[in-house]
Amino acid sequence: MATAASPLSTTTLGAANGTSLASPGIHPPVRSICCIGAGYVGGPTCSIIAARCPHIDVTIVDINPARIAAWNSDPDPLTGDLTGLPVFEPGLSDIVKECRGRNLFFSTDVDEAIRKADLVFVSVNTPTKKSGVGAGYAADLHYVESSTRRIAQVATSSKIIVEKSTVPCRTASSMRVILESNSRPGIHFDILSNPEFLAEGTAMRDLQAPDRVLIGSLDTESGQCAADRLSEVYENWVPAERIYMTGLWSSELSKLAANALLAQRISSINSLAAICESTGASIHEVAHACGLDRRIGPQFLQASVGFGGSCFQKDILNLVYLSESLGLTPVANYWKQVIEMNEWSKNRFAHKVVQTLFNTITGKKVAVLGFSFKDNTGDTRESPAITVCRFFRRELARVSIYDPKVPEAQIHADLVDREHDATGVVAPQGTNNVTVCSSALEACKDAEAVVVLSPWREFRCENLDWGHIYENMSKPAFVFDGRAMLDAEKLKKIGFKVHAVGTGPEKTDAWL
Ligand SMILES: NC(=O)C1=CN([C@@H]2O[C@H](COP(=O)(O)OP(=O)(O)OC[C@H]3O[C@@H](n4cnc5c(N)ncnc54)[C@H](O)[C@@H]3O)[C@@H](O)[C@H]2O)C=CC1
Ligand SMILES: O=C(O)[C@H]1O[C@H](OP(=O)(O)OP(=O)(O)OC[C@H]2O[C@@H](n3ccc(=O)[nH]c3=O)[C@H](O)[C@@H]2O)[C@H](O)[C@@H](O)[C@@H]1O
Repeated sequence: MATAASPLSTTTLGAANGTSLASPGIHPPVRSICCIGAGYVGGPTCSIIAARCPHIDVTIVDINPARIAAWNSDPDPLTGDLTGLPVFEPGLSDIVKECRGRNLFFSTDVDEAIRKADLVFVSVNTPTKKSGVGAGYAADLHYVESSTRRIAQVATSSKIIVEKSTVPCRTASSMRVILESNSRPGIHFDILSNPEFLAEGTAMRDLQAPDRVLIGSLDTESGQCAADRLSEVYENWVPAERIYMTGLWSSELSKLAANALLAQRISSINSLAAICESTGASIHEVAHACGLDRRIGPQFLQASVGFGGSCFQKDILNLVYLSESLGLTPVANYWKQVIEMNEWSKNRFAHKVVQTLFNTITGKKVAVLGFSFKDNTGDTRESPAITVCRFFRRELARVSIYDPKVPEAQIHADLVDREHDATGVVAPQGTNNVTVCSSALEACKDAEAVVVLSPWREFRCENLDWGHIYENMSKPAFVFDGRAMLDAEKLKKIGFKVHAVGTGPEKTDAWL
């Protein structure tokens, strides 16, 4: 196991003050867990823990009462499904239904849940800073800090504190200082890093059978005891050989590194997709040919309009900031390029639509299928659809959007124009020329072009009546496949003119 230089993240404070405290360094087996943050990570992760560990009480808390109310919402009276949960994830509703009220609880009583817990996950948001030092790059850690302060203030017994949020390298040492300066005397905390690697849309599968569980701790007796206790929780369903123990800082950095490496593959394949489009090579064939090499492997080589999601960009920016702070400018520039390529890919795709529609989409109806950042999620954070639809709006197109899971209000919120008044206040200016539809057929009716932006299965040629769509569109009818997922030959036979990311002129130029 890697060792950190000093016991920065173990804290035992003063003499006991009369409260019942465990001996410093000795943590009892975990019987009660508190998870601070009932979001995309906290909710699914701790629901699985509750399901796989019926002997452990799990309470997920949040300062957002609406979110907690949604986690506690009643089942649909007709289907019995928990359709009101704030996170859509295939399989999540069944797990919550099984455990809620048994050993899984959702609450706004943060203090009580912290007090009861042997182990506290900190699973709050860590967005990119919007202002101040490091704005646009560094992680905004104020949610992590306020959670840590809360733990320090209310804890009456020793605890294991687990960083579940994705954080910059060495955040655990800041948490230690906060805990040390604010908690009651005699209380002992160990801080662990246990980053989450789930992907949205497959979260339940990823959590039930993870490639690995990473636990970072200090190489001290109490740090290792804490890591063993957390490992025991996972060992209820994860094979021990998949649990990898490291030092704290390696664990924190590995999370940023894993996301950076995954995003780098997508930017790499998208850069090659652009070459394919100009040469006649096919990105499907190139990706397959490269992926057959076991050293490269086939995953994460799906060309696309660009990657989205709440984490890839944020975590790479974080890595860029860390590199700059360490004076490693060439390293910072290297990783920055992954994001720049992604921005370029999204813009290249949007430009291609306008160019192909005879250099103007002013007043034209453009149908957008898919608004979430990927399939099987209703999450739109950093979705490429936001960039592309905003581009279409600036070109004065009429944009009609259908997504199976994203609520209408969310689409408007993501596309709303904002104007700064004289005092700098940002005011929403509406989303005229954006229509949100309840089916793909409705969105495509009378459109000049259909633009596929997230890879929902229901858009595939075998699942959607593309013949019907064609009949009801203006002619020539164009399809722009931003996910390289449709059967272009089939669509061309119907009569569509097709542009797919990464497909070259030999395959599509018949109609140009
Ligand atoms: N979304 C994803 O797929 C993944 C996210 N992560 C990381 O996990 C962390 C959480 O991400 P998400 O769950 O997506 O965020 P989220 O925004 O969905 O949820 C965070 C929740 O924390 C709550 N919160 C903030 N401060 C709080 C406080 N002081 N007390 C109680 N609740 C508080 C917020 O109200 C919010 O509901 C981030 O660091 C993210 O980078 C890691 C892996 C996957
Ligand atoms: O830290 C996180 O938040 C998570 O980020 C990603 O998960 P996620 O963003 O949920 O989804 P991905 O499947 O990674 O997809 C991200 C984006 O890349 C796109 N993508 C993915 C794969 C691919 O080959 N091509 C491609 O364009 C997706 O459509 C999506 O827009 C990582 O895959 C998770 O391991 C990580 O835990």
